[in-house]
Amino acid sequence: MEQILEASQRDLKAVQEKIKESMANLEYIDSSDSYINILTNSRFFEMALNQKDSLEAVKKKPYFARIHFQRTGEAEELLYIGKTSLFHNETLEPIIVDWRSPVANVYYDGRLGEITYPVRDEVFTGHLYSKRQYKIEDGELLSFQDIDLTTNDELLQDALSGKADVRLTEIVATIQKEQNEIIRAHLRQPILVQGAAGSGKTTIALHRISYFLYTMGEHFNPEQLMILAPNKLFIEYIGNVLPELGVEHICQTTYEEYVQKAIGIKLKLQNPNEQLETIVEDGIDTLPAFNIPKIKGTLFYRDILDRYLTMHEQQLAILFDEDVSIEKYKIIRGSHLKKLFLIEFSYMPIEKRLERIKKVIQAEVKRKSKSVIDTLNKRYEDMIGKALSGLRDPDKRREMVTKFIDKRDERLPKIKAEAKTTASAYMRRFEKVKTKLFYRKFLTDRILLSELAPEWTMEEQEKFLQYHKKERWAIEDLAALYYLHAKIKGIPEQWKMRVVFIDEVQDYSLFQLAALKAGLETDMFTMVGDLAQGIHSYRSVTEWDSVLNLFPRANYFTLQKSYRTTIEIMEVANKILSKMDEDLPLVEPVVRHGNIPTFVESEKFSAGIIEEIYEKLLQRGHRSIALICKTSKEALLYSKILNKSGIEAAVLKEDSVLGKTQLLIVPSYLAKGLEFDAVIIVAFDTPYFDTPIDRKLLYVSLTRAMHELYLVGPNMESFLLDEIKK
Ligand SMILES: Nc1ncnc2c1ncn2[C@@H]1O[C@H](COP(=O)(O)OP(=O)(O)OP(=O)(O)O)[C@@H](O)[C@H]1O
Repeated sequence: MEQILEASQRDLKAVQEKIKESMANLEYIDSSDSYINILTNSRFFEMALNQKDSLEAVKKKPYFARIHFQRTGEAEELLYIGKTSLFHNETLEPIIVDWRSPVANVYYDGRLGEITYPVRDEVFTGHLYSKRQYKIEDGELLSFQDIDLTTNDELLQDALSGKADVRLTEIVATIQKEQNEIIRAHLRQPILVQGAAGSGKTTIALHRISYFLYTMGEHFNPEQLMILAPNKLFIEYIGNVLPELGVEHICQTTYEEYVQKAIGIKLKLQNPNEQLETIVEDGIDTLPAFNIPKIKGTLFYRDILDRYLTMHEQQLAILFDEDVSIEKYKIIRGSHLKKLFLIEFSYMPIEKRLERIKKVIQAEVKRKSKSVIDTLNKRYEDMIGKALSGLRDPDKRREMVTKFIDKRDERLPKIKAEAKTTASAYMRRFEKVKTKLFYRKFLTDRILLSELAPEWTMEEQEKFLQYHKKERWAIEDLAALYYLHAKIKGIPEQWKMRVVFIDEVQDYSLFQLAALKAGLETDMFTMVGDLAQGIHSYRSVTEWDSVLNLFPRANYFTLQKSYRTTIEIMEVANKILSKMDEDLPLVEPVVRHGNIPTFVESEKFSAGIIEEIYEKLLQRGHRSIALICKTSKEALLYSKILNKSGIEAAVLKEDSVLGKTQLLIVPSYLAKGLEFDAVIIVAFDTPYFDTPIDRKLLYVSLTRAMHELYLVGPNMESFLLDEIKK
């Protein structure tokens, strides 16, 4: 590695010199050779630099495993597996193979003995003699061991018992068989993963991105790959894994941000968490039967908007009743254009069709106006000829000839001028719509609504109109806006992602997913989520069948093992899981024991009790510690009380920067996706009730803990528990 790094250092210098030279030449002679030189050399420079960077990055831990392997019909090989590949600079033999390469699959997938592995569409067979794992730190080999299955090995145990970096890390050395299957699942097919809390969904999604970009190679532009995260905090949380996995330049954003950028509309959105908090405070049972946020996420709502689009389309189609003519000469029949608009071009967004039709008219006008002019020219020539030969009286003859010439000279340039503007003049009747206004009209127009949604009772229609009287926007409107925009104007190329990864997909509504699929014109989605954590289910999906219907090509996977949480903590979380309506199987923790969760009885919130627990946890070496409460109001209140008592505590917000060692106070809904060494859950002012939302919020809170859990409240019922098994 050092040899190669040295060589690449030399290469870099040489290339830099070459670029300098070409730049110097550029000033004196205008030579295109110099341009080409600069371009080629900069490309080399970039490549050499990339290689240098990736080697530098792994220098202290070049590989983590080795397989002793023999492909059928070939010699035995010892292959070292690492985060990046390395080839001998002279023989070009592989020294280290990349974990994403096809043969590395053998390490993750196969037990010892006869094995098969796929390379593109071919299946190779071979014999795996041994798998060896290495523990290397800071360039020093600490230990190694031979293993069979990668499950429950020492390396995994080590990785899991380690202290949480506040952010997510890569797991290339310990990827499990069932996780590997998802990472490497067919790249040209969508996938949906239902995975238990802590089963590695987020981690796997990120590794799949890395695998995808590696396998697709240089033909795929990473900017066309988008990962949708639940909030900004989450993007920061996953921030350091992607570069570690060699992934750069992909689009990392939230659904809200993406939609607004893609359709070029900035909205002041109601915070979805505020919406959630209101529901939590009011209790789920108070939700009305005609629940507008939920309705706006259904495919039925999409169908209503489709009717609206058809209506708009028909109104435009009528305007094609007039033919395109120049003077009295017909250039194209309106009925032909109407057919193009409604049938032939129907695969395009409405306004794109109009642009195309304008081009069709322009081309036809260009072609036909020439023949109109030629015909007229000829006709005038004839008339002039006839006048010259037919009229005896020279005065009359002159008069007639002049008249024809004048007429011709006046009429033909006019036609030419008219031809230039015929298409635009004809198309002027088609006014462009503004997506937001178009949608707003639907939300507020009584007659329109009754025509488009006759399935709703008068009362429901009235509720709908009242709801929108004041202009306000919420996340559930984004699917509608995006969908309408896509169907009317199309999504601009820059935002037309070709591959989408969605984390926490249980928080999406069907229409949100359908709109994205329609706007991007692709079903290349990797979706991971957990119904048990569906805290937004008042407006999102509650089962996967409908998602699978929307993505009929999708492969469905489940992950049942949790890698985050100790057996003792998972036992408590499973109690809550078993109370849920979703009928999800209990989570199996990988074998890792820890302290039994502790219940501390206290009538009201006391800084003293929290401080005592916090100190204890710090002493036991935990670094990331969170105090989770149900709502943000409590979070604020408790942070004030704690700070007054001299405990450094901060409320986690969507724009918080993770990483400082202090007690983080986290409202339950924001804890989703995150993990901490230790968690203290409190329930005083708002205990958890036995309602669907509360069960999920509590389950999310419980499953954030990696090693230790404390429950502090007046009684166990506040946590929906009877007792903790000792
Ligand atoms: N194969 C593995 N080897 C080592 N650590 C792993 C492995 N799989 C998962 N983990 C660890 O388990 C923890 C949970 O992973 P992750 O956050 O990706 O799970 P998740 O399914 O997205 O959880 P949640 O649903 O709660 O958001 C992380 O710390 C991750 O590093």
